[in-house]
Amino acid sequence: MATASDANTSTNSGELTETSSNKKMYTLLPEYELRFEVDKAAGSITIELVSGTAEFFGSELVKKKIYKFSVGAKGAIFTYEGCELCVCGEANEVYTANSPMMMMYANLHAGLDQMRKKAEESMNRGPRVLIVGPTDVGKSTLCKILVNYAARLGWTPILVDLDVGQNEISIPGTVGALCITRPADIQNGYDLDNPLVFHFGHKAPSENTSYYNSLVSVMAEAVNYRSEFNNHCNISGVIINTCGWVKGSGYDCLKHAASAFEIEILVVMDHELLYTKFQKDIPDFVKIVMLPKSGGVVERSQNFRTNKRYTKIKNYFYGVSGNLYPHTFEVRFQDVEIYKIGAPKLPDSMLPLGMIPEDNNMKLVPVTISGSLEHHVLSTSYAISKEEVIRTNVSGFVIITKVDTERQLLTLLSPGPRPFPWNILLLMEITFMET
Ligand SMILES: Nc1ncnc2c1ncn2[C@@H]1O[C@H](COP(=O)(O)OP(=O)(O)OP(=O)(O)O)[C@@H](O)[C@H]1O
Repeated sequence: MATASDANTSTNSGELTETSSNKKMYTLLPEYELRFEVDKAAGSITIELVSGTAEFFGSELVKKKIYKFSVGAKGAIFTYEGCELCVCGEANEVYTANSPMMMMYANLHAGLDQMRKKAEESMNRGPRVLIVGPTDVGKSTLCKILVNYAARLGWTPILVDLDVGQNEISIPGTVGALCITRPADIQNGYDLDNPLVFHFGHKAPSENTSYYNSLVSVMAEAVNYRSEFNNHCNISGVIINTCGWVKGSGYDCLKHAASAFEIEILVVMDHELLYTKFQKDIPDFVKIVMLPKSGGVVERSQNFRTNKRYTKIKNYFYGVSGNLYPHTFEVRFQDVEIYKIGAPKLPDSMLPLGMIPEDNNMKLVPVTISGSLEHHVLSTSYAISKEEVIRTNVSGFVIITKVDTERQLLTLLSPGPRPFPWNILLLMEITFMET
């Protein structure tokens, strides 16, 4: 939450004029932002740019266009030059505040822009940036600002999201990459044409760090491959978002990501200890930048995160504005193979004397179909054989809505109609039940 000192509600920061009980005009001075949180009781709000220029995390607002922000939305409209905004509806928090952090983010972008220009001249690779920090410090927001600014200048950076809990590219339980060709839509987010998505299956990397690290390596190879074949992507660089798990093995996962993607810039957000540790542990050619978090970044409760995950899955099947119509059909048990990745380790006491226990974390384990699978999310793998599964990306997701053991039939909720062409399915420890 913003501190009282930077929450200059309508005094220095700009004027607030109430035109009616639920319509308010805000006049923002340069380098100020209008922050808002839309809670359940309040319903949605709309924001219109009446005059001046403004942006939502790097995406420019079009004048006179009405932007709707639904329940759960948290964000800020920032202006470099000053602007007038009209807000309709009752959000539980709307206030204006100075946002010096935005100038730091803009400086970082300017530095990356220079690196891209140099890379273009020398026919080299553009900057690869890893953004790390604890939860709720604005990592995803900074990624969005950086890729949006880059896209506004005509670059096409690759955004990689390694955050399996709150993934911006695909549903929870995955890691994804997306080539950004235009700034994110203010209401609908990134243009999700052709993302590259890998199945992880859990909402926290701690559930299986060996598998998580191997996926990060596979993703880095895929990004290298894409960069090799697309010079503009290569020059535009890569922006990598990470999970907020920074302690113990979480820190090792971040180090692994830094080395797998061969980063040049590490941005540590709001964590001095992490910054100091990385200074010791990261090679000298990596430039480390420490950035404080913006006063506007909102702390999100576990409940809010669970709801956000639910909404992400719902949006996948039904669309952000409810414009998609998924299909429901039956599939025979015998036509699909369901696997999960990772098996529990056998206790040493169960092994013959002197035998070293195997690392089962990368093992593909066949799953017996039973009623307990109902409501589980499954990834549909492009893999043709079992051996390829771990290194292969997924085509999409389905949900098991019913298991009929007598008739040996699964009922699936699927974005596509029958026939169901996928036979290798990967089980997520994530469920979805329509409410
Ligand atoms: N300047 C701002 N004003 C208002 N809200 C903001 C601002 N910056 C970020 N937020 C909001 O704060 C929340 C947390 O930000 P963000 O998701 O970027 O953090 P994070 O570090 O990536 O979190 P996590 O690692 O836990 O996923 C988001 O809902 C985001 O929209």
